[in-house]
Amino acid sequence: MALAFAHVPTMLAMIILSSLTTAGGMAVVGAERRHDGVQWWALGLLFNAVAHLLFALRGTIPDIFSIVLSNTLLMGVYLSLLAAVLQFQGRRLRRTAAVALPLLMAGCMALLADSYAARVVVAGLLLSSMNLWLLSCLITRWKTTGGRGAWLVVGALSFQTLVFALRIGLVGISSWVGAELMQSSAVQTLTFMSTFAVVLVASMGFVFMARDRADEDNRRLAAVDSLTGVANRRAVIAALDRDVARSIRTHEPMALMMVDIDHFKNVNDRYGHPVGDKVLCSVVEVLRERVRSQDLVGRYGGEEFMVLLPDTTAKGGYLLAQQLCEAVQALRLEHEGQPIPVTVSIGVYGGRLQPGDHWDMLISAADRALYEAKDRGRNRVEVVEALRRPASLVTANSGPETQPALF
Ligand SMILES: Nc1nc2c(ncn2[C@@H]2O[C@H](COP(=O)(O)OP(=O)(O)OP(=O)(O)O)[C@@H](O)[C@H]2O)c(=O)[nH]1
Repeated sequence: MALAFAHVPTMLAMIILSSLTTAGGMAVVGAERRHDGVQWWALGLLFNAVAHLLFALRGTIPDIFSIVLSNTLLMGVYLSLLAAVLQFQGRRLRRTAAVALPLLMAGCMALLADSYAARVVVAGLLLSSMNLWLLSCLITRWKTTGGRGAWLVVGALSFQTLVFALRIGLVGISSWVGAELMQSSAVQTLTFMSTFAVVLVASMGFVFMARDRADEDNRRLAAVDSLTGVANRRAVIAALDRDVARSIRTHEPMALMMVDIDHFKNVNDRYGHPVGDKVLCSVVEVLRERVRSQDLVGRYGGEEFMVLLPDTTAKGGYLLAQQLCEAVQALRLEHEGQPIPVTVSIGVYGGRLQPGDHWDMLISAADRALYEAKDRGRNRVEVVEALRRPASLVTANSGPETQPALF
């Protein structure tokens, strides 16, 4: 019984249509996020559609188009996909590769125009090498760019590499591979069906990669203060909540600092809001430079900042706050040759927490210390230490009992 294999022009039409529609969708998605490589990927799919259109026209147009140009465009497909992956990873494709590889493919195809079998081998080897290059780019950066999308891309490209290998291995058996492009055969059916599936699966994978990246960026942006780049109020309170729970669990002390710029309204009134913004950023720089990596600086609102200091006693928080006050005062900011004096007042709450202590109680306590610092003349630190007490005395709603620090 003769086996019926799929009709080659129909399969080519399916590839052309799927490439074009997927390219269109990705071009629209990529227009919003140009740095993720989606537009390069869409260009690759467009090349794929044109290459397969030229294949479909084999015999009706000159060989230079249906053999040489079509295979050169296939090389362009892989280079575009590579450029997409590299851009996604923050890298760029070398210009020499982008010029030399299509020229190499064009040269080989022109030389082998008379032998279909030789073209299957040479084009297969060149395109599988490109596939392996793409796979190695994805795999070697798996820690930073791996994920469910990358799995789909890797799976689809690996499968296609196997199909290329099979085609090369069976090229001598014309009943399996076909003696020419348009002849239906087992391998031809596998090749074009797999190309159809690979286009869809790998493109979907790359869209997932870009979408996961966008979600991650949005999550990060939602937690960052846009002016100063530190954690915003929501993020810093969430971190404080976690630190409080951890400190209660581990019995390690922690400290919280409320930092407020003194007479900041005068800075805005005198030099204008943009200069006020720069002052805010400079103060944040000082805070960020001087805290440890496990500490967190956040903007609580306006010109008020919070610094979370895990594993820190009230005394440790006090000493750091003193240094911060001095460092801010030492800032040499100026506007149009005029010095802008900047100082901060800091309230610190610190010590060992007890079950029942809550983040808002800590903020209130540090805030009280801050207003004490303001009352006592500004550019200074006031500290309140958590009072040690037996856990049995603490009720769920009690606030942190505090005492003014004596150091
Ligand atoms: N430039 C700028 N100003 C801000 C921003 N957020 C809040 N402010 C200003 O910060 C000022 C805070 O003023 P006040 O609350 O009176 O406090 P202050 O002048 O620093 O006085 P003390 O805190 O008592 O020393 C206001 O003028 C706000 O408009 C911001 O993002 N940029």
